[in-house]
Amino acid sequence: MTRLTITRPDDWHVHLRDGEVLTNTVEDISRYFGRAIVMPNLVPPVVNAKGATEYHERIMAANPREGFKPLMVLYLTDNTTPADIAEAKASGLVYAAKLYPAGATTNSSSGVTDVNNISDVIAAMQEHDMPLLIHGEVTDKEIDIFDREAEFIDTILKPLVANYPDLKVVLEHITTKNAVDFVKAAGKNVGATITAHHLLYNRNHMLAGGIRPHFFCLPILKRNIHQQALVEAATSGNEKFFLGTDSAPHAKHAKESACGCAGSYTAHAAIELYAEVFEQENALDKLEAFASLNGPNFYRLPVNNDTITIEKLSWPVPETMAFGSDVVVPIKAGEEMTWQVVEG
Ligand SMILES: NC(=O)N[C@@H](CC(=O)O)C(=O)O
Ligand SMILES: [Zn+2]
Ligand SMILES: [Zn+2]
Repeated sequence: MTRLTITRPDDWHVHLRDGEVLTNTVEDISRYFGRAIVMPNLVPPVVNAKGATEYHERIMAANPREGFKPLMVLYLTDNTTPADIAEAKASGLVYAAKLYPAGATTNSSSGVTDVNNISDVIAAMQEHDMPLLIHGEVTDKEIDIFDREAEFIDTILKPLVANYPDLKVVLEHITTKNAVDFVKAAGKNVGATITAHHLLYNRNHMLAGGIRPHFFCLPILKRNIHQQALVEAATSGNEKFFLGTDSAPHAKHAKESACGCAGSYTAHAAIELYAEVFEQENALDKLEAFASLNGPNFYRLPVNNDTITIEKLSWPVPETMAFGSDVVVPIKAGEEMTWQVVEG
């Protein structure tokens, strides 16, 4: 297959950041995505309807493609109240709330220190049918960084899902076979996003023969048996798994540093990167389910009513891309992409 038309895809997990870089991130993400779940881990974070409404305005002012719709997300803290959830829902702009265990990832210091602190908030989310999006890693310094997702599933997620059987839960950017197995076995109310970089790479790509900081993201790339489990889940057509790029730009100097930031930039070539994986697996016929249908079905939103077309055409990824007055190094910098979006 060298040409494929699919329903317009959506990105169910992206970081657009804020300020001058919005011009760049919004241009890339709105190029052909219909909607995007916009992560709220700004400094300070988006903690209520007012913050979400103002951030939405700044994104729209950054000139997205006409028709692009940012879906806003609330950042849960120990101080979030059930009233915050009700107000966010009523705004019509907020589609989910995000649980960052405090200290788990970039800009998560205001996150939740113990899920038991927000049980009334989670109950309110269940009542309002607002999905809970989860960065699923424990923060215990004693736990090996490669085990933090599996440990989170066993010690925090399993009891949480059991206590709130009607709560919609998205385990974000899954990285392990443990996560795939957990999500498959859970009820219809539990889904997961999968990034392109966790499908394309494993920890050898990041660490063998030299350390490659642009592959460093959280949860960290795992060994290849986990990568294989993710590839199987994404390309299976299973409706619980859907596209979330977790495109998370940091300026070049912040990544290429003695203490580099976590996050990889993929918004410049998102569907093109996924297409490479699906092609390798002989599963291009499943790309539309993963990229365009499963996400809206999970969120109970209509699928987009137009299409995009991709074609087998190579194009070079630049070494760096503009990021406000700085630059970002995109995934596959200096390499050739093999698929191109030709319509949409
Ligand atoms: N994925 C990452 O490594 N980083 C994200 C935060 C996140 O999604 O955990 C970021 O905001 O930079
Ligand atoms: Zn995360
Ligand atoms: Zn993220």
